Amino acid sequence: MKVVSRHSLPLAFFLYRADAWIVPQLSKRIAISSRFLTSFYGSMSSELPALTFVTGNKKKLEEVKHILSSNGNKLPFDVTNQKIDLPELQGDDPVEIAKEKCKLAAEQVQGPCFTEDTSLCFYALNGLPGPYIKWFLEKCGHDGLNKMLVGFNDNSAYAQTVFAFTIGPGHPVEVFDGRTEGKIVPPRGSLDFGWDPVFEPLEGNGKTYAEMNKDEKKAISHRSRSLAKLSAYLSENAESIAQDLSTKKARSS
Ligand SMILES: O=c1nc[nH]c2c1ncn2[C@H]1C[C@H](O)[C@@H](COP(=O)(O)OP(=O)(O)OP(=O)(O)O)O1
Ligand SMILES: [Mg+2]
Repeated sequence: MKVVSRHSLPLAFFLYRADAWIVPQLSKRIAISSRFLTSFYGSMSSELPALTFVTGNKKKLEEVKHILSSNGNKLPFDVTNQKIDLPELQGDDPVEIAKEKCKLAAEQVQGPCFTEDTSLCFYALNGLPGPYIKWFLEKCGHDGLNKMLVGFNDNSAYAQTVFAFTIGPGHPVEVFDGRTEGKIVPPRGSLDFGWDPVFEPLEGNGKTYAEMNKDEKKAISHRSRSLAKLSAYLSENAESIAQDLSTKKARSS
């Protein structure tokens, strides 16, 4: 088979010359465009609207940071945190509690913010402790939570987080819920975070939340499911939110 034609030599020489000219030109172009893009995105990122996550719970904050950063933090906002212990609201509707919590946070922050409220609901008790889990855990501990189910044949439960977001005081509040089904078991694993040792999710291969590493919990947690919905909402509505914020700013100045 004839591989080298009689035109090959001039063609190779042309390609060599063309290469010698094109490559430096191209790399100049690439350098210019990457400088342009860096300054473009640089100026954009410094102008991203700030969004405050208000919580008094440092483990929640840790998980939220981990979830956002491991998703490449594609949020078109600069997320910061304020540690404010908001009053614990009463009621049995987690969505109403989450909304009220977010309104209180917005009053404190005087700007765009989000909060979350987390419940642990036992089916045998028609959803209790639910939003009251903080007090049940504090007063009764892990053993108490197990003892509450003695005499029932059903130890099934679900964990629920409701994130709530508003652009500021007096503005509507959007809510996003996420759930994980599981069961209440005698405590196993690290005692770092709330009721994690007594909650064994159905999708957890027999581990309690407290026996999982950060990524395992993130993959199935009530918090990451709810946060995924909030993130999607913020990304889809980034332009109109930024617009509302600048109108609000212009009005108040
Ligand atoms: O993934 C979790 N795994 C285990 N325990 C958890 C989790 N998430 C919240 N918890 C605990 C904290 C508190 O005892 C209660 C929720 O109450 P909740 O009012 O939402 O939290 P909080 O008062 O600690 O913080 P915040 O200032 O955001 O209201 O469940
Ligand atoms: Mg709370």
